[in-house]
Amino acid sequence: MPATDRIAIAKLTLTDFRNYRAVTLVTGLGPVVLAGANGAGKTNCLEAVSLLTAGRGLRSLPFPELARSGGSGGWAVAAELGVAGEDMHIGTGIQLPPDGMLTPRAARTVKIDHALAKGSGALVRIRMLWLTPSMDGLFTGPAAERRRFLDRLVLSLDPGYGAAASAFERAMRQRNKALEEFDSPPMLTAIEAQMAAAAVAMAVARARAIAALSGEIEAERNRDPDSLFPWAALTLNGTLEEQAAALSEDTMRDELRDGYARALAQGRDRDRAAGRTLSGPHRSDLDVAHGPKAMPARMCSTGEQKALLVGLVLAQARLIKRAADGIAPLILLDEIAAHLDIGRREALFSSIVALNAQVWMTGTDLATFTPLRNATETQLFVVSNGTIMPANDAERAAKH
Ligand SMILES: Nc1ncnc2c1ncn2[C@@H]1O[C@H](COP(=O)(O)OP(=O)(O)OP(=O)(O)O)[C@@H](O)[C@H]1O
Repeated sequence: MPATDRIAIAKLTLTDFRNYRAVTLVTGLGPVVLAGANGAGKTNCLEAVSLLTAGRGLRSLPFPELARSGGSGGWAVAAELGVAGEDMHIGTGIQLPPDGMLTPRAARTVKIDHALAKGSGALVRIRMLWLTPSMDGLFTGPAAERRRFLDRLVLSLDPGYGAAASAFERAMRQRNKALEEFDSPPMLTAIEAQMAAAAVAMAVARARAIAALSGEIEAERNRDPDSLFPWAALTLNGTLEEQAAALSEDTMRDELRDGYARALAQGRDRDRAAGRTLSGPHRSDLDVAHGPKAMPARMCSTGEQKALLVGLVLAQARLIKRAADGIAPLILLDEIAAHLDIGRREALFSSIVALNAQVWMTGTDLATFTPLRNATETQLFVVSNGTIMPANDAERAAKH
């Protein structure tokens, strides 16, 4: 019987997926640990899990690249899941067509309960969050990466955000083109009005999401003042977002919209010279500060930055859980424990246990996860060169 309070995988089967020829993994409802040497296939397994939700998966690579080299050219990931108390079967993959040619943009097929779905969009209800080492430079890297993080965060809390962000992108592209190719003030005014409407919707959604996340972090800090995770202070660094955060009434949105439209009109010559639009939500940044002294996150140590990231993702998971009537999302944490000291690791593990979610974690050293092993429901697996074995079996085999 699947738990009613979370999304969890009960059984996962990989066929010709990356370095796996054919592997089946039977899991419980609680945390899953995959331990093994570098290159064993731990991230590949998380990547397979990430394909059970909408989108391109955690590495965002072209789907044909996921096929095992030396295999059939196709791949498949299948899973039995419990989604809020209901059983569900998901199958996804690509097959090599009879002519043997797959374009890099080949789409994957998705089947839900053995019926073909229209696309991976049908998997949005499998809510999933992930944190991978590629996000380690989030605080020190370019603002564009933090904006992507912010956009994913807002989208996970506000499904309508995607439409506003796409509308803004589209209108901005039109404006940039119009500025370059022809000088038609009435046309620019119309495009800028569209941009302004979308930009204000984005700024309001961003401001709300950040306020909710900050509130969640603060609530957690009040619950456990000694915890090493919740010490993040978030600020949106963008004119529109700052104004949106200060809005006391929805009617003031009109003012905000008119103000941005005016700024766009006034900035036409400047933007024409620059060849792009220089003000708007596509230029905003997310500032993160750490601890009681509000140290900018980019100045924090590697481990502190990692802990901050984990703290943000877990706070996001708690918010999503609350918004989804108490159903915890599935969480993937790749190489999570490596940079964390014992205190932070324990804080992470107790947050995970409290969240009551199925969290998949990877690491090179099984012993790192010993504290979790004693917690109920955690299942440990040893990954080795394209095989996955329950840790108990692997330990028994190693003794003989
Ligand atoms: N399409 C493919 N076919 C076969 N093997 C592949 C394919 N793609 C990747 N691999 C191999 O899979 C192996 C495992 O990669 P993965 O990223 O999962 O390792 P990992 O266990 O997470 O290691 P690390 O601890 O170093 O992060 C690598 O050796 C890689 O070369």
